[in-house]
Amino acid sequence: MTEAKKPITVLILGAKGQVGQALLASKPADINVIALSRKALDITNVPKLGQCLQALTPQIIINAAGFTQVELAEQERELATSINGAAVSELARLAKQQGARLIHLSSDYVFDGNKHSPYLCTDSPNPINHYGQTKRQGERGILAHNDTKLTIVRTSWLYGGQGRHFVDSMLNLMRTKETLSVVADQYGSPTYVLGLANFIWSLRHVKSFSPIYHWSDSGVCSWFEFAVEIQRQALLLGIVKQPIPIIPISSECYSSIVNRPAYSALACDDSIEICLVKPWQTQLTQYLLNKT
Ligand SMILES: NC(=O)C1=CN([C@@H]2O[C@H](COP(=O)(O)OP(=O)(O)OC[C@H]3O[C@@H](n4cnc5c(N)ncnc54)[C@H](OP(=O)(O)O)[C@@H]3O)[C@@H](O)[C@H]2O)C=CC1
Ligand SMILES: Cc1cn([C@H]2C[C@H](O)[C@@H](COP(=O)(O)OP(=O)(O)O[C@H]3O[C@@H](C)C(=O)[C@@H](O)[C@H]3O)O2)c(=O)[nH]c1=O
Repeated sequence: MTEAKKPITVLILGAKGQVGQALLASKPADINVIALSRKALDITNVPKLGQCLQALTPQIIINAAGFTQVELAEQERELATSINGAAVSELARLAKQQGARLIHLSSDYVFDGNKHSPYLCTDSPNPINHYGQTKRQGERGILAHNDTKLTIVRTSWLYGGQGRHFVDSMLNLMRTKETLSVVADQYGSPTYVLGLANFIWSLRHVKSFSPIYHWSDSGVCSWFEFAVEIQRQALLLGIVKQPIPIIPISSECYSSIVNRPAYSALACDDSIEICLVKPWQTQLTQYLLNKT
């Protein structure tokens, strides 16, 4: 008689966020998930983090917790550093101590944006804003262990959750404003969070992690082009009733205290051997259809 395979226990940190919720919504059947929100476990509380890991003994930890408000990170610098940087180093140390696998989320904003072709996993990061610096600090905390059980998944321009993200912001503005101005000189790849979640779950089949994976939907656009496509699809689906003019502007004309990379598309060549990637326009349709 063959013994039934025991489900893998996966601990999700930051479970109430966009990525955490998408992971829960797409959980494969062979996984036993323990999902902890910030309220249940603040990852900067290192003693409690250690106790939790010891008590729960997960085989895989997914760190979806993060300080993600890019503008606010410039003001709340210490808090952003402690969540995205210091806590991640401690988490990596504790995961290693317990022999658990760790999948940590990072961002395209670790790059300076001076490239004109998609960033490779091996390209050198050089963040140009505080959020990006804290994300890089977290990456260093993981890479320092040089351990094939610990990995970083960099992604970009995420949307699709319940909280604050570009697609819903645009839809709200399209319903309430007469015109919209959107930056046309920053390029990257939009990523539907459910596609990312699918990729993350696929990593459980990978025997030995690469240090870094890149994951985004395929294709590159500017935020302006993204907004135009959001409006086009939303009108077709009846989500928005009236078109409004969308005006392309330069980054200097957009009121912000943050420098953002001019180009931050990610080369996902290794990842697409693990999971099927789809064009960003198709994924946007999927999201808008799921909303209706
Ligand atoms: N959004 C994007 O465009 C991108 C995101 N990423 C990365 O992906 C990860 C997830 O992002 P996303 O889901 O979009 O972000 P969200 O802001 O939607 O979710 C982050 C979650 O982390 C929680 N959190 C914050 N601080 C702590 C803490 N100290 N302890 C435990 N939990 C905490 C937040 O709780 P609360 O809301 O209560 O503060 C929130 O539930 C982050 O690491 C982010 O840097 C990478 C590239 C793009
Ligand atoms: C709302 C709005 C934004 N913008 C610009 C500002 C910015 O350059 C761009 C996107 O706006 P956001 O506020 O979504 O930008 P931002 O918060 O910088 O988005 C980033 O979040 C972090 C967490 C990441 O890791 C990144 O991958 C990226 O998704 O659009 C306009 O031009 N007009 C507008 O009306």
